[in-house]
Amino acid sequence: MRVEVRSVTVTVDGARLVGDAGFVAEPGTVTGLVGPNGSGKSTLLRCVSRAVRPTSGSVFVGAEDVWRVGARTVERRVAVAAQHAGECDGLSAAECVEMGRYPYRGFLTRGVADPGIVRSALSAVGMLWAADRLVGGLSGGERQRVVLARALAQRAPVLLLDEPGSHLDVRARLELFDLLRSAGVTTVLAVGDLDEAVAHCDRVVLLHQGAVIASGSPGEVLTADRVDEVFGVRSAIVPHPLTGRPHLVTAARQ
Ligand SMILES: Nc1ncnc2c1ncn2[C@@H]1O[C@H](COP(=O)(O)OP(=O)(O)OP(=O)(O)O)[C@@H](O)[C@H]1O
Repeated sequence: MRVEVRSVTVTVDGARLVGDAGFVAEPGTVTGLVGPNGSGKSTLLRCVSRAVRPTSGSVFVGAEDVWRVGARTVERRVAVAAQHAGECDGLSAAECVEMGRYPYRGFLTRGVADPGIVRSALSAVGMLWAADRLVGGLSGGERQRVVLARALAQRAPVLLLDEPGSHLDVRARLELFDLLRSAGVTTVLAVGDLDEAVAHCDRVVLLHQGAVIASGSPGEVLTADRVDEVFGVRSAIVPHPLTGRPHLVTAARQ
């Protein structure tokens, strides 16, 4: 399913968080939102999931503007793994993942439904062993995997992830991107690590102070000049010595 953000501006209490931002995520692709801290990545993701209403502009998920269809319709189309998902802390990992099925069931239905889907999502992130453990008692990376499993369990055509690898160990980060690829859904994620964006994203949207500076393939967008302008570091895209695939390396300005 296609996602299109058209000229979105978000203003809160007179402060412009995002200004006239737009991008397109084509069906089945992985799109990375990159930019310095506070550049508007999370805010844009929240606009796509209908958690934030743009002050102007519009967001399309599929053929419809998310504000012209009901919240339930958007929940069935868009799964979200947010950065801070404290609402799961008092639940077991299985119950947390089960929340991903709510758009199909209704919030008041009790008991663990869809146990096959819940188990398969936990298994996909290597957390089946923790199905009965309290999420609040898990490590940061384990919790992040459970929150990802909850989004996967939603089986939505669009997946939004806010820094999904920030607490994961090196192998889990690589497995995460394999998982996203194999999911075959439209994925839009905020990525803090420019190298991960280059290595794993089909398209990159570069944000700076709430504005989209450039979008396109990682190599087109993350030129040394732009990375220097936006992040204030030197950079180069080089072939990985082991795989030959492009990677972005950085160094402090001299
Ligand atoms: N509810 C709010 N009220 C006022 N300002 C906000 C609000 N939410 C976010 N901001 C501000 O909007 C800007 C964009 O925030 P956002 O969280 O979208 O950035 P980000 O690119 O995701 O940052 P990070 O990389 O640090 O996660 C920041 O300057 C932030 O302080």
